[in-house]
Amino acid sequence: MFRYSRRALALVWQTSRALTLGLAACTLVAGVLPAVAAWIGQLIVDAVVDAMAYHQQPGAELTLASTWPVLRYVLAEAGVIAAIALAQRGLSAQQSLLRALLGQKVNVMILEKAGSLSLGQFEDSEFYDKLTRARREASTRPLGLVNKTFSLAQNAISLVSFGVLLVQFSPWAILILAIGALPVFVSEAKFSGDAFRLFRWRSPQTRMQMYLETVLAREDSIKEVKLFGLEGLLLERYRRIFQTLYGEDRRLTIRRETWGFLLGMLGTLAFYGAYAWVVVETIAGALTLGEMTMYLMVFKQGQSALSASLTSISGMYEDNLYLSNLYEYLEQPVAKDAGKLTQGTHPGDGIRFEGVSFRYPGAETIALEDISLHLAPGKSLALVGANGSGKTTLIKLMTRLYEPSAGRILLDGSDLREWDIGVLRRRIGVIFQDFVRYQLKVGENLGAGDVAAFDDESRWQDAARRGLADDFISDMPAGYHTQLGRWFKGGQELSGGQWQKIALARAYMRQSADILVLDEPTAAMDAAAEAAVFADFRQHSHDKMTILISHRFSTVRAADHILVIDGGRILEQGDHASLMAANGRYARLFRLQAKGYE
Ligand SMILES: Nc1ncnc2c1ncn2[C@@H]1O[C@H](COP(=O)(O)OP(=O)(O)OP(=O)(O)O)[C@@H](O)[C@H]1O
Repeated sequence: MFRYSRRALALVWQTSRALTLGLAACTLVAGVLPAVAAWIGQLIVDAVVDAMAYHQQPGAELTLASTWPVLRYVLAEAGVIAAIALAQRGLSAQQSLLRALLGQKVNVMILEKAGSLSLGQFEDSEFYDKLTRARREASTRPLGLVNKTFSLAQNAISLVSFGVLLVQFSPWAILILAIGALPVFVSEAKFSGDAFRLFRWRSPQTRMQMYLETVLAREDSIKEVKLFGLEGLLLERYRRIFQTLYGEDRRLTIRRETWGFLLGMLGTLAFYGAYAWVVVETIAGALTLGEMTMYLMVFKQGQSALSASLTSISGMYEDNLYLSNLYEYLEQPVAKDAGKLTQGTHPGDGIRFEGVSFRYPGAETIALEDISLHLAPGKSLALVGANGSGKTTLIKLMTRLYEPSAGRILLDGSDLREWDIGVLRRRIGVIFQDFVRYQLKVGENLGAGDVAAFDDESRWQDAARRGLADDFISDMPAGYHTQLGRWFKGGQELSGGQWQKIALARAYMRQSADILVLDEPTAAMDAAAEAAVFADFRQHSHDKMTILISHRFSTVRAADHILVIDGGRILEQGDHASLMAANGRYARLFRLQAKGYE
């Protein structure tokens, strides 16, 4: 139950010491004062009884002086009640401030961690799930746990202080009450633990449910869902998952509440036994009327403190669940980047793959096998191969998004692993097939290619010109400052080809890069645009290394070196003329495509 309370508390402490101390102080005050109020209640009743006896004497007059011994207690009780109200307001004010601060702190922690993770970790479904869950509830859960812990503490303080009052009556009464209340506490804790395990265990199903929600209600999928009429089918699957989960929930809830009721009755029984005892003792004259009033108040408030504690406990498991997930995510080990090189041992040597093989984490088949190649500055390389042959994987290795399982990749004579990752990445400009469509301004979509020039308008324009995007950008309502995408007000959606021009221009933003990688950069462009892109590309990349992936042989044929990949291995290589002369796979595919145009 309390596994994560300490950590949640530490988190709150780091977020704001003043607010945490304030919260603790208010909790203490709000915990102790109810007992003080009950005690003053006793003094009032006893003082009233005394005053009544006095006023029944002949000649006694009702004056302020004669009632003051009672009124001062009434005043004191009013003061205590006001202090309780103040403490409770203080609690809720500080909680709402802390909620905002803590939500922000946890979100920043989550996002900072996300920046230090590897691509492989993001592709691990369980891990990714942890990340999304951590993010979704970051603003409420940690404080929820702290609040419940504090509320439990407050009620515990109340119960202890009621105990202090009750001990004058009889220590046995306390023992009876404690023994009566214990079973329901234990059962509540046990079922909370069960619920915790149940929720953790079924997280894949919950994830599928969430995914279905996304598919059914997101603009980017709804188009296809509607046209294929998938709503019914997906909704049915969504319902089925719910039914299974609901069955388990129902069983647990019924067991939990039944036991809670039965064991709670035990507590109530003990409680009313002690209650009856107090009443009998008063009748027998062993207790004053004031004492009886106090004990009855203590019993009433003790009962509500007890049920509030049980509510806190039963709510705590969900918060614990959240925090266990959050900490597992935050404690995910991150590979330390040891590379320091800013220059290779053979500057100007270019890129070399030496016997590189790679298998995706958890995959059965190998994605690349024994790849060796050399690309010198000023040269262009084209990768050709069927879908899934490993072309994009090769790029991912070269950009160090993954590391080879065997063999090594060298840049200017030094292993990529020895390079400073920042320096290495600055040398590479890349657009992937699945480039990002940022829901930002057009200009910022270009600026993303070079952080140093993120806001530089003249650089945006240069890059747009080279990416053939300047024409349609200048036609947009606010030019380079037009918002893109549909998420924000006034956002403009682009066509597939226009987005691709934006992505290409983004790659051109990276002026310092001497390695340019284009993974199917023109697949969505019209033929004229594609021809223009490559004419420009050839003209401007004479001193750079360029790698091009394309299924169009008309663009591939101009490359200095062509690599035909099949099933992760190099099948053929050479320039266009030599591959045609060899009359192998390349020549066959080239002719096939050419024939389509005849
Ligand atoms: N993140 C990944 N995790 C596991 N396996 C992957 C991952 N990405 C790709 N693969 C597998 O690796 C192989 C090579 O994929 P890759 O994306 O490199 O192909 P490609 O040649 O670029 O294909 P395409 O022409 O369709 O873009 C495929 O069999 C694919 O299933």
